[in-house]
Amino acid sequence: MTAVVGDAGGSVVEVSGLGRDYGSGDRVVHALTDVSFSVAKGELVAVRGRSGAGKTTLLNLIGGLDRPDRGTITVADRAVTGAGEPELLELRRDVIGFVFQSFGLIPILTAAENVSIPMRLSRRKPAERDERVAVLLELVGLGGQAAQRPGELSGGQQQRVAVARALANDPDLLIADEPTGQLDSDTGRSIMDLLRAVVDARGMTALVATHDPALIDRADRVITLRDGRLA
Ligand SMILES: Nc1ncnc2c1ncn2[C@@H]1O[C@H](COP(=O)(O)OP(=O)(O)OP(=O)(O)O)[C@@H](O)[C@H]1O
Repeated sequence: MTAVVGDAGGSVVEVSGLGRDYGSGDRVVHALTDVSFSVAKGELVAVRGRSGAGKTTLLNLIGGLDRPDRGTITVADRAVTGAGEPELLELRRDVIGFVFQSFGLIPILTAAENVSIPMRLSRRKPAERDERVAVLLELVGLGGQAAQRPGELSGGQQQRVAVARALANDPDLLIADEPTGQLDSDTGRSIMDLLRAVVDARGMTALVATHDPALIDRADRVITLRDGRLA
């Protein structure tokens, strides 16, 4: 079990004094410096910033995919900083859903099988899994595409499958890193509308990195990073 650190005052994400450096000596890159903020339950927060500003670094730290050099992170009352690998695994499986720019679907699996992966990892019963896969695919508008493989779907449809997969274990937090980066603007907008609808309908919390101004309109709040610092 991940350490539970108590009620963080209704916040799903608490970040304090976060720092991450890459390299060392003359070549050190301060990717993040003294970043502190919190995200309340039910909020959709956009993380904005130029290329290299530190957006991916920030999301990877919050999602437990990387470890900070300084500072603390709490997600859904669980201490991410200081957690061991088994706890981080559990966090990434049950507490956080991830959506990436490049979709990250497994090509040989059908849309339904891709969506069921997180539930297999958390050992949900097959009947329960199948039922939930159907509900999730319906939710993202792909009820009729369950048996298709990623190669047989458009980019927008693949990202919808990825959103369904991210929601499979009913996470507290959805982390999306440039989810529309590989999509044309109309398709990108429809994906952002989907994320907005999911947040509204399920009281979910989301952190979305983007430099697309159209997407920023859908956010409740915008956090801007400039050279690794909050602007
Ligand atoms: N593994 C790494 N090794 C060395 N430097 C890195 C590494 N990852 C990121 N950086 C550097 O850290 C800084 C922040 O990178 P990051 O990928 O977080 O930015 P970003 O805002 O997500 O950019 P983009 O919008 O291009 O994805 C950049 O200067 C980048 O070059």
